[in-house]
Amino acid sequence: MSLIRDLADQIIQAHRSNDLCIPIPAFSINSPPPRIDNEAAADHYELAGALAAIEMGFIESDAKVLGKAWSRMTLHDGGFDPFKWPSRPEQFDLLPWTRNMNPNAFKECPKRLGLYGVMPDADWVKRMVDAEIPTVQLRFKSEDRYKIRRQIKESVKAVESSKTLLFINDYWEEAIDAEAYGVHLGQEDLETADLEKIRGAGLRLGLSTHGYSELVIADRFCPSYIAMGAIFPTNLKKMPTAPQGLGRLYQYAKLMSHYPLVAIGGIDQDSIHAVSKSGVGSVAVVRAITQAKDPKAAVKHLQELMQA
Ligand SMILES: Cc1ncc(COP(=O)(O)OP(=O)(O)O)c(N)n1
Ligand SMILES: Cc1nc(C(=O)O)sc1CCOP(=O)(O)O
Ligand SMILES: [Mg+2]
Repeated sequence: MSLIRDLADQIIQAHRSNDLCIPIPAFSINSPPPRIDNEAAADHYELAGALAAIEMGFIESDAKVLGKAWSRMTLHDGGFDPFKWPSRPEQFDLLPWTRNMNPNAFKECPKRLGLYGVMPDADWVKRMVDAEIPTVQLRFKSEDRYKIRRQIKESVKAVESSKTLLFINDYWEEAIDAEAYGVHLGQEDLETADLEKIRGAGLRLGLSTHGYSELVIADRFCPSYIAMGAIFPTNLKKMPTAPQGLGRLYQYAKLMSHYPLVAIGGIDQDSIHAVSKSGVGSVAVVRAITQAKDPKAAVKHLQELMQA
């Protein structure tokens, strides 16, 4: 057996039972089998870490990031220990400075945003303010700019003179015009949004991530918070990657603990306590509130479970 195969097997064996493994995604023309690049790798540990990650069900881009982190951890520790797992920012090339020292950092938001309701329209935002939820997002999807502006204005008005913090999903220009507290963007929005404008206007920025490689990308933008999903299956939208599960969430939360963190995706009253225990300061939900018999009571109950 080759050395790399042996090291990879040791990593897989050591972490088999801690919920980091998920089934390997099915390969197709659009999603071809992963390539682990022998030539670019620094050493056996990088190759073994990447190979183990692929077999634990990580997508190719995450496996590459993990391989590098395994190599750096092993070099730094002066030896290979399969029972460890990379979880230090420098192993992942995260920014070496704190937000205070970073001129490009987005405006700070509370480390613990608490229960975070992601709501489909302004009427739901109003209901959340009435329920005294700490953080709410307007996730209104439309092509109609007039409707979008109206929904955002109504939402901003709804949180006025309340303690609820309002983030606007997607429509950053309208959010700036309406002087919202912050915007939430997905990774694909980073290619088109004018981040300078959002930062210059003093709005907070939340960014979505779905694994190690997206966490590393998000860190480059020094956003106000980082959202990590989908933790569990959700039918609210088509997800490009499999649910991450609690094991991975716990590792992501450890690695990114210097950021305000939000967990999202399929979280309900049965799982919210375990999700909070990961160290994230906020848990975002849609259906756990919108499909509850009594949404206001659900907000209260979910907050109690987070703190229990
Ligand atoms: C708190 C939070 N996390 C993640 C998302 C997803 O945002 P995005 O990737 O932009 O996808 P859409 O919500 O636009 O479908 C979110 N909205 N909120
Ligand atoms: C809007 C959204 N974004 C996700 C992500 O992982 O980026 S998961 C998600 C839906 C969350 O809805 P529910 O709480 O009903 O599962
Ligand atoms: Mg979006």
